[in-house]
Amino acid sequence: MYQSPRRLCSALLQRDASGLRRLPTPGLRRQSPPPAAAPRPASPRLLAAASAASGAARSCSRTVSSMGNGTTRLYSALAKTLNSSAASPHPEYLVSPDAEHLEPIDPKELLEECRAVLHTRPPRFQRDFVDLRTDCPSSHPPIRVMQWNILAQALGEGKDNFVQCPVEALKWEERKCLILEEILAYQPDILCLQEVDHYFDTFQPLLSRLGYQGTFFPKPWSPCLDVEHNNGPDGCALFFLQNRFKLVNSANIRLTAMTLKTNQVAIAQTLECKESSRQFCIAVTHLKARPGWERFRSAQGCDLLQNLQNITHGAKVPLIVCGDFNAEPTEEVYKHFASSSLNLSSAYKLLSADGQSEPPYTTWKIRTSGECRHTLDYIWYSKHALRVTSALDLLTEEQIGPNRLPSFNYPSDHLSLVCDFSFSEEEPDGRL
Ligand SMILES: NC(=O)C1=CN([C@@H]2O[C@H](COP(=O)(O)OP(=O)(O)OC[C@H]3O[C@@H](n4cnc5c(N)ncnc54)[C@H](OP(=O)(O)O)[C@@H]3O)[C@@H](O)[C@H]2O)C=CC1
Ligand SMILES: [Mg+2]
Repeated sequence: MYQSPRRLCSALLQRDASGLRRLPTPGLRRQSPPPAAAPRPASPRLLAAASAASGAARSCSRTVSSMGNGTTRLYSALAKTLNSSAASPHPEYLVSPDAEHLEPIDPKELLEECRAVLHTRPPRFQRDFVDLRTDCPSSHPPIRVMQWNILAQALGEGKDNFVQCPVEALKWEERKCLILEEILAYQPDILCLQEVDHYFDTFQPLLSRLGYQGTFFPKPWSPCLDVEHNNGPDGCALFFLQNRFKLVNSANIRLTAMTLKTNQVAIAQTLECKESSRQFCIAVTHLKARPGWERFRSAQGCDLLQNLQNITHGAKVPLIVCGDFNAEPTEEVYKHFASSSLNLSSAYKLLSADGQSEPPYTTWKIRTSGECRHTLDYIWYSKHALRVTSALDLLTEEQIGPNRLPSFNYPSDHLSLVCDFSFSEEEPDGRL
């Protein structure tokens, strides 16, 4: 089974001009493209095997793709089957039966395959972890959480109108390798994704072979289904490393707004750390997009908070909430989260000089309507029970470049957010 690699040791800590210590990310930068005469790399064995291994699910997706309007009904039915409004201990339908029968993958081997596929692309961007520790290190390894709207393939190619992004940069066979490379570079213990429309044929088979247990909750009326040659609906996905956590409880939540069911979803799971036996709740969501829907998002946020109140027994269980909230920090839904009795704080504020400001952007793209630079993605955490020990810095404007995102270097219009968490206090019995 794949073991989570050791984090960089404190000897590697560096201080930059801002006074924050930066940890260079592990040596996973893509090599410069080989000269034209270089032999072609070996064919991507693991990547190909992943697609083949998910045969049943994939053929389901294919059937769905060719079904036109019927697709929405089929997936809506599926979503309803998986939907529950409160926590329910039914993990049996969260794990694909395939997962247990697949051989583990060496992450280095998969990374090499991704690099081989990507050898004609420019090198990936360098991002460093900022050390945010204020006290002695915990005796347990931190919990690394990645939040990322990976951009649904059908939306990127069919609806998003990224007018400065060449269509070749969006080719799935390469873009999926850029996404995998990003995940393999930061090696999260928990991965919270939005706009996943290649769960069954790509992420579930590959990530399960890397040791993750995954859950997918599609949007009931995914806009992907309106795109020709779509790969099924997009939705939220949550993965955690099975060698670090045990699933205690899982809830797929279809969000409501003023009691009406909406098209937005969340997944909330209670996990138990195998090292410390400490439990915590992790949730992922993707709220309604676009201007004019601020009150709707606010209502969805209230519904999510209410569900999380129940799941955490009124904040007794520490909580981490990851999401594309589609809301700037000035919006009501942000304020609800910041002032909730769940006692949440937004982790990326810690990267600002005063610790009080969100980053200037988490998404940056150019549509027909013009440039869209916004802060919409957040990692919220229980500030009484958890502390953030490091966070991955964001890409600079220079790295993002004049054509913004997505690009040949970066696969999504949203940046990934990555944080390391530790429990802040010892439990009465001495456990951390
Ligand atoms: N068949 C039926 O009966 C019904 C179908 N539908 C379908 O659902 C869709 C709406 O779904 P809903 O979940 O509310 O969608 P949202 O408004 O939340 O947006 C869907 C996606 O569009 C992206 N997006 C945001 N802004 C723009 C923009 N300006 N241009 C293009 N894309 C953008 C969002 O990405 P990001 O989060 O990254 O910003 C998001 O992933 C409709 O398009 C319709 O196809 C809906 C109801 C009924
Ligand atoms: Mg989007």
